[in-house]
Amino acid sequence: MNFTSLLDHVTHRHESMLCVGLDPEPAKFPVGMKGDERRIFEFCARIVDATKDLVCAFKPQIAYFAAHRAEDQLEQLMAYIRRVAPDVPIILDAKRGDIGATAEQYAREAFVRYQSDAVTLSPYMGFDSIEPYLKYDGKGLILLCRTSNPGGSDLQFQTLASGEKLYEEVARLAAGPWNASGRLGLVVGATFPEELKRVRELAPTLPLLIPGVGAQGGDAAATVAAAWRPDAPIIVNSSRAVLYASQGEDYALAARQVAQATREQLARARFAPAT
Ligand SMILES: O=C(O)c1cc(=O)[nH]c(=O)n1[C@@H]1O[C@H](COP(=O)(O)O)[C@@H](O)[C@H]1O
Repeated sequence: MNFTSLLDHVTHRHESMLCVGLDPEPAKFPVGMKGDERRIFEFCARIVDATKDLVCAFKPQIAYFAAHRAEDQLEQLMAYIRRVAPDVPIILDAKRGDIGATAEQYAREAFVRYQSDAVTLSPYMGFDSIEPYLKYDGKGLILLCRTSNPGGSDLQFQTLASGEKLYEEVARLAAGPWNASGRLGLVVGATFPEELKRVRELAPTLPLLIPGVGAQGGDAAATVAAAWRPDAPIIVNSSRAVLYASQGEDYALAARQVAQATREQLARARFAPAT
């Protein structure tokens, strides 16, 4: 099944807009596993077991594996998620962006080596830098638009000759001329609800990956009010707040409780009266 259909099905089946981000940092692992790079797979697998019925996606961040020479554990994890949660799409967070020939290798890495359903990409090298990923049928390409970090404003808020800001132009391109495939999505931070609203106007039906709730302080209710539409998926990511909810042996249960609470917060916001 392609990324869009998987996302649509699981969002409805699990009644969830929550994506759990898999950003394993051994220094933050619970007692007994702390600092042990060989247990990255095991840590993430327990989080997956504890949350797989609550999420609309999982998003492993590749740097957290590569930095520990643990790419083999990422491969193992991708296969594991596929086996225990076959209906949950996996977004590989890699934020790649390079010339076409190199992008072909990155696309192969994301879709052949890791078998992800979607990948995050930086669009700033232009359309020919994302084109190689489109050769893989059904896969989703999620482009950085208005990122969650404060420094995102340095470039993304620059005003172009057209009078629009750079992030608005990215949204417009992704919703229009770049999206003949219908497989593009956008990243917009939960930390910027006004811009989220603007991106939703410019890209009314695109899937939006929205990181920034939890550890970065983004507001779940404001996120849903700005971006949720019945025909437009939103994927609201939380990583650290879920993964490190407890540093005790109960970490998987604690992760489940935080995931459950965040999922419910998002769901409640859908039905809250507009303010
Ligand atoms: O593409 C992303 O996922 C991403 C984009 C962005 O603008 N901000 C952002 O935080 N992310 C990622 O989302 C995750 C956020 O993690 P927490 O802040 O721990 O919830 C990290 O894996 C980031 O790399």
